[in-house]
Amino acid sequence: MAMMEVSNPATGEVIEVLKTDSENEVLEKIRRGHAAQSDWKRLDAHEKSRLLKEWSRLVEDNKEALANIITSESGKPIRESIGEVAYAKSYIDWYAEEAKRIYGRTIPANSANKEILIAKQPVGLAIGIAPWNFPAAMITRKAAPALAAGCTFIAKPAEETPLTTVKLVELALEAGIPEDVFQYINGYGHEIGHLFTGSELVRKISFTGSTEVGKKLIQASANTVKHVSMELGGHAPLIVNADADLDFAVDQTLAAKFRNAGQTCICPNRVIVHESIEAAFTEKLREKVAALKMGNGLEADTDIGPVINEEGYNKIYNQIREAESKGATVVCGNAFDTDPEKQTYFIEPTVLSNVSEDMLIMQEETFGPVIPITTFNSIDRAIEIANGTPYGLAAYFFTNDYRLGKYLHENLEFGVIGWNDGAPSAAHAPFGGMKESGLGREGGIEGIEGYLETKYISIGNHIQK
Ligand SMILES: NC(=O)c1ccc[n+]([C@@H]2O[C@H](COP(=O)([O-])OP(=O)(O)OC[C@H]3O[C@@H](n4cnc5c(N)ncnc54)[C@H](O)[C@@H]3O)[C@@H](O)[C@H]2O)c1
Ligand SMILES: O=CCCC(=O)O
Repeated sequence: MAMMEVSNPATGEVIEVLKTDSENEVLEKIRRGHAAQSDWKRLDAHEKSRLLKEWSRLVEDNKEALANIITSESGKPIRESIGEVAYAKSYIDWYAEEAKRIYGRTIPANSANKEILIAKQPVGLAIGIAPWNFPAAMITRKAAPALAAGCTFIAKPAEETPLTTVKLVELALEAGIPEDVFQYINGYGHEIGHLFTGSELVRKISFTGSTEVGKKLIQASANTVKHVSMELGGHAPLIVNADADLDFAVDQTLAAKFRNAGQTCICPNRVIVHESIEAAFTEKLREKVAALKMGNGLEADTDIGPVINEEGYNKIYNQIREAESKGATVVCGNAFDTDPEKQTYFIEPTVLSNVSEDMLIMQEETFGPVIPITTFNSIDRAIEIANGTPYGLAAYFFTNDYRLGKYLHENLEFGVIGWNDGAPSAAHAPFGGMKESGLGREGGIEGIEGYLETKYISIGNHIQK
């Protein structure tokens, strides 16, 4: 029997040891999820809605417990974990309502004795594979629309953060959602992923994680032509124009960048500032970044927790060192506190200026608490730098000039745009990426579409009078 240790990345302490599902157990869960599909699909929409609302109520009642689990297994500061529980719950609330709004339509036929009906039906058993950085919200953002659409659902949490999923599924079952309708599988993605993609019983894979793994899942899903939704990596630009409200732009940059120690797919990774305001912007940012407190997320005054693991740490460390070697200036931060024995990895929030596009930090996703600043002198140049990446998830810009803002949002190749807004995410909006950042959208009315098939019924031989 294979076991999985879950530890706190801030202290190295083992929190729990979980059994992983064997190959046979994974296949049995898939079989059970598939078998439960026809009853769940038939359950009326108002009852599905009621069950989701009950799940939401239990999440609210258990928000401190859930937040503690999130912080313990991911290292996220507790304030942010409380925020994540509210964010995760907002997806359940939104889709509890959307369950009642899955509408069909009729189309006028080209013949008097015909009628065409359009119906929506659940795609079938869906598997949601989640990353470690938002262990609650990335599960509810998939499970709630799937269940609302009438799909049975299996959650596959990241190996670093399975405990949040265990608790969320327990609460869903306590709410009355049948156990084969909502299950979880515990295991290492690279070992069991082929069981999901290879099964004809799985009709949809919704994945949030790295672009590298997403590409593999798209390829492997092709054999059984599954529905796929892919929320992949990002490398968000943040443009500050000369006319922007500087204090506001600095505060929003700070809030957007240091969510989860910079380990958020929409964290701004490339700050592109008009050359006329660069010195003032950088100084204001330096003051605020230097005041951030790094530490154990379970302590109430912690702003920045550890990065998740050695691999993440090495990537960020190398990006900083390479940028320095190519001429970047360290404005603040650049201190590292690691204990390889406990496997704890802290990186002080860091600001770099004099950054150029040939540096790794401007090219690959960072996923860490580092802000590289570069400059522009024309808006087309800012757009060129921003779009110069295979990623297309989120982009931010700060300007009070309406025409410039319109020009920017029309020309930035990103699925989520924050215009004078460092916190664009919301359950009622369609989150997702362009280019190599993904396929499909989660949230909003688009988020349930990915779990629905469209069927049309052409009815002939109408009674003619
Ligand atoms: N676009 C978004 O909404 C979004 C949100 C959060 C994170 N992310 C991205 O996620 C990445 C960080 O998360 P991560 O390190 O956990 O990513 P990851 O791709 O390594 O792992 C994500 C999940 O995929 C599973 N997995 C790994 N290999 C698999 C395989 N071969 N088959 C099936 N499942 C497999 C893992 O077990 C985990 O549950 C970053 O690139 C980040 O940008 C994107
Ligand atoms: O990192 C991924 C999710 C972030 C968000 O939903 O705002």
